[in-house]
Amino acid sequence: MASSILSDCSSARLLPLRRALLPQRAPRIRPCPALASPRRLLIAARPQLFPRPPRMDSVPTAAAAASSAESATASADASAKVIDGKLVAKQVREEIAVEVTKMKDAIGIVPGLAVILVGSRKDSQTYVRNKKKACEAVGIKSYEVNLPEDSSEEEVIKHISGFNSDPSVHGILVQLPLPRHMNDENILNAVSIEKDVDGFHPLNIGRLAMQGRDPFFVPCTPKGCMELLHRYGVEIKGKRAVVIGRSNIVGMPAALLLQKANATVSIVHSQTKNPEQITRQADIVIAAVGVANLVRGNWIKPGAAIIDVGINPVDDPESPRGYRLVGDVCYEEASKVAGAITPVPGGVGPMTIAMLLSNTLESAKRIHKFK
Ligand SMILES: Nc1nc(=O)c2c([nH]1)NC[C@@H]1CN(c3ccc(C(=O)N[C@@H](CCC(=O)O)C(=O)O)cc3)C=[N+]21
Repeated sequence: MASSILSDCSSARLLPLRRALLPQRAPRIRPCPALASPRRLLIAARPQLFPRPPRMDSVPTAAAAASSAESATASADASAKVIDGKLVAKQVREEIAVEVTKMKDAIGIVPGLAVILVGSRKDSQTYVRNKKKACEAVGIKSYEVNLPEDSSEEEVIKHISGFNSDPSVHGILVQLPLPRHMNDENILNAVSIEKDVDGFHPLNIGRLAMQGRDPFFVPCTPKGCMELLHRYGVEIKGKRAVVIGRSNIVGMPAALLLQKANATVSIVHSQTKNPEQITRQADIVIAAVGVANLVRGNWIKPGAAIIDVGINPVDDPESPRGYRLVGDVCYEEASKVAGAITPVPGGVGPMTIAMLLSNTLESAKRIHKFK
């Protein structure tokens, strides 16, 4: 079911988090136009994961993005480059398919991903189905376990242990959110860190946070954000980055990755004073709070690169599903100021699944010492 969050950025009906993030006395707000204007698409960079080839000319460099956005402030119809996650994800999947075939031909091993779903949330079922389809399309074998909502933690852990010791499984994913009666930590701790393709095990997160250590896996969504920045030639070193949101699965690891890539990072959260002022200093913004259209055009530094992780359903009687998806960033406003921006849908979402496939392949290669 779609939530009733309004998509109009100027909405007076603020959610608690949004209220907390907004200044006490809100400035005069212009409405964020509800309908997205046609987006200028861009041919994305060539595949870079295996290994990274040189940049293509069609991809904006940070400087080009910045200068195009500076002129955007002068001319009304100029707009940010669209960072096309759907296109990049397709390229990544194609690269993975090639690697999977190579591995199978060379050593007879097919990467395997096990997905555990507890309960029957419609959205989770859709995500799991999409993951399965994505696996099939690149030649990764998928294993699925569906457990009833009222299963015990022990039952879930029993299945995790089975996959931990199953040599045909190289990645294990426990679909989140888990039912309320379960403790996420107990369950995620049970996943072998060598198969933790979500990168949610505390040891993987801990290694991500430490200098000179590397996690086995980087969480898929933040990894997808970084991949988009890299493929679009956005320079990170020495830049100011702001991450909005501090969740374990996106905000926090995204901030750690940006810092590892030598950005100076601030995290804006529900208790931050003047979030828009802090965000306006950023050359790179990753928004991951789950509040529709929170980030307005006046939060953004001209020329900044904006990665919008939010996928928020808003009621839309005109859409076939009765709702449509909008990001945490008011696209219509932001795209007039930013140098580059991801759309929703078609931005970070498809990259998350592509990175899951990438992590699964990486795991199989590591376990079988295949280069
Ligand atoms: N253990 C675990 N790992 C996850 O990675 C995980 C999870 N649990 N629980 C749920 C979230 C959510 N998530 C998404 C993946 C793809 C899209 C995606 O492809 N979205 C499309 C939109 C699809 C549509 O139109 O509905 C897009 O943004 O273009 C979105 C969300 C992974 N998650």
